[in-house]
Amino acid sequence: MTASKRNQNSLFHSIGRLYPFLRPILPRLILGLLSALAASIVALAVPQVYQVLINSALHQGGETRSVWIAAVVVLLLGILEASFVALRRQFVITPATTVETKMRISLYRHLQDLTVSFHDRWGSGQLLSRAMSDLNFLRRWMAFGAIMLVVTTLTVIIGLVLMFTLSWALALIFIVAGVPIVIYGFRFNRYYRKVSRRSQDQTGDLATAVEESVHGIRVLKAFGRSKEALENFSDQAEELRETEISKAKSLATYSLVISLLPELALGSGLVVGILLVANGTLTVGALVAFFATAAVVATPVEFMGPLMAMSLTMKTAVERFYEVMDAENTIVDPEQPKSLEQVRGNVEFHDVAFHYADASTNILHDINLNIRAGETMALVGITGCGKSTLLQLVPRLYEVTAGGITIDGVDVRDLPIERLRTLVSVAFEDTTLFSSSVRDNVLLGTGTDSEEVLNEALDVAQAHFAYSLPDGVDTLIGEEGLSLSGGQRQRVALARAIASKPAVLVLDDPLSALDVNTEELVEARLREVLADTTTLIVAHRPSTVAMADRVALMENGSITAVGTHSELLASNSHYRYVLASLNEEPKDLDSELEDDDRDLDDLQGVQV
Ligand SMILES: Nc1ncnc2c1ncn2[C@@H]1O[C@H](COP(=O)(O)OP(=O)(O)OP(=O)(O)O)[C@@H](O)[C@H]1O
Repeated sequence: MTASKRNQNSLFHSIGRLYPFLRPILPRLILGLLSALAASIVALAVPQVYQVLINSALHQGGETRSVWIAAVVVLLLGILEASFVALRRQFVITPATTVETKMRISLYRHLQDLTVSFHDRWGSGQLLSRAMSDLNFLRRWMAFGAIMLVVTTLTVIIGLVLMFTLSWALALIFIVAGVPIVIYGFRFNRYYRKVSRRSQDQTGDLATAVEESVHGIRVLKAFGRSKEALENFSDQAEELRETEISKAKSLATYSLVISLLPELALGSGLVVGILLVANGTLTVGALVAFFATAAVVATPVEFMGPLMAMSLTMKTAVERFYEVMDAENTIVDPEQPKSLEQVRGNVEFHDVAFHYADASTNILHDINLNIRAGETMALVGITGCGKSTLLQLVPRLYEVTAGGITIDGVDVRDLPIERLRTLVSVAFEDTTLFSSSVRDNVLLGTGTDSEEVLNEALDVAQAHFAYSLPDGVDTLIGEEGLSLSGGQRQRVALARAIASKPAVLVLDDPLSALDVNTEELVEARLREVLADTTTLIVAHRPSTVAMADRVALMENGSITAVGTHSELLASNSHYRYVLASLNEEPKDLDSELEDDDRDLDDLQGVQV
């Protein structure tokens, strides 16, 4: 192992990485440490009182007054020790929770910044376990483990020095007993570090499994796969159990070694001690004081096992935290951002190529496309040809790997990301709504709480059903709120995309779950409202294609033809083939019955 690798593996390296978070609370941590140390020193002082007491009073002709004085001193020392322990808690508990919260917020902020590519690669459970259990663990270590580890070590050192001053021969027995403890400690350290890492990773995997199955509960039930899911989960839970048992066994063996050896030393020390007293080398007071000190030292020694285990788990938690924090955000603001004052919304793709981070072959290549300002361009192609991928390049959810995309001649990479994402609004086929009200979901990107904006967006998206929900537009929807149907969800997501009145609208088949009639109504309103908005829309249905001014045909990751619907229909056989395969059937007929107080006359007025 190289020196730098060894350094990275050390506990100090992990503590060093925590330093920026620990720095503000360092004074309180030090005060906590001093309080804990003072408590230990007071505990170690008690045996010294015994020695004085025994040597001066507990023999024939000794002073009885000294017994009382000693009793009062021992009582006062006891009170003092308890006070120092209480003080330690007082000093460290609040700052430790502050650090935990700050780290959690930093992690969340960084997760928000990280690219979609990063999130493609990381299981949600792994991130969840880092944000929750690892940080929770770090707090406990800061508030207790760190301080106690230092105090315990110092107590043992001070205790051994005192034992040496009382009787070096007896102290030597304890030092000899300590050698196997240290050797075994190194083995324990190596093994426990590995097993603790495995356990924390397995906890993350288990969290991912729970998250996935809760999310996909309908699919699991519909396909009768609940039993298999349970079996998979049980296997994973069993693996975690085995790891936990390995951890517990290793800790139990280490704890046995570190409690048994001092006991053996105590036993043999007693025999040697009595012999030393018998031959007059040692006073009875010193013998009692020695063993009382040894008893005070034995407790922290026994405590050393759990404290080491705690520190090693802390080390893993720090590593896991920084694995995410060290992940670099590759989609960042430009160093010299350009401004775009008069936005018209002309979007151009110039020789664009793209591949996902974990793939080497291009999903998209040689993409050249000009979407004029205010134009609606439909993107058509067989499934898997790269349509959704192409859309996500516009707001820089993924970054082009070659070529560039411009809005009114300015490369999207030269615009501040926040500005770009207010210019470009997106609605995906697979909608995500947040656990919040309809109002909050729709107004998410607008920076306003205007009733007018909300009503218009809901109207364009034909999401009037929202007014009939139990609390109207303030009804809680999303994961913890009212469940909406697929079509309703899509309409709320569409309302969200258009509410911010973007210059460029990117729609990934956002009407796929609507019945044909509702889709017609949405499209009619969209056409009016988006007359000035440049729109790039993935179309899976002829009715969506009909809404577009022009159509771009995509084949194997490239745009092979651009023209009006009728031009392509007349001239391009692949277009005819794709169009013939587009699905006219509504995927979800949820909306027409329950939702809108829609006017039948209006419905009949809009023809396919
Ligand atoms: N996050 C990802 N990581 C790696 N590969 C991906 C990722 N997302 C999509 N792909 C791959 O990229 C290719 C294009 O996918 P994309 O979703 O862009 O196609 P599409 O034309 O939109 O398909 P559909 O019409 O079915 O929605 C597919 O082969 C897919 O497997």
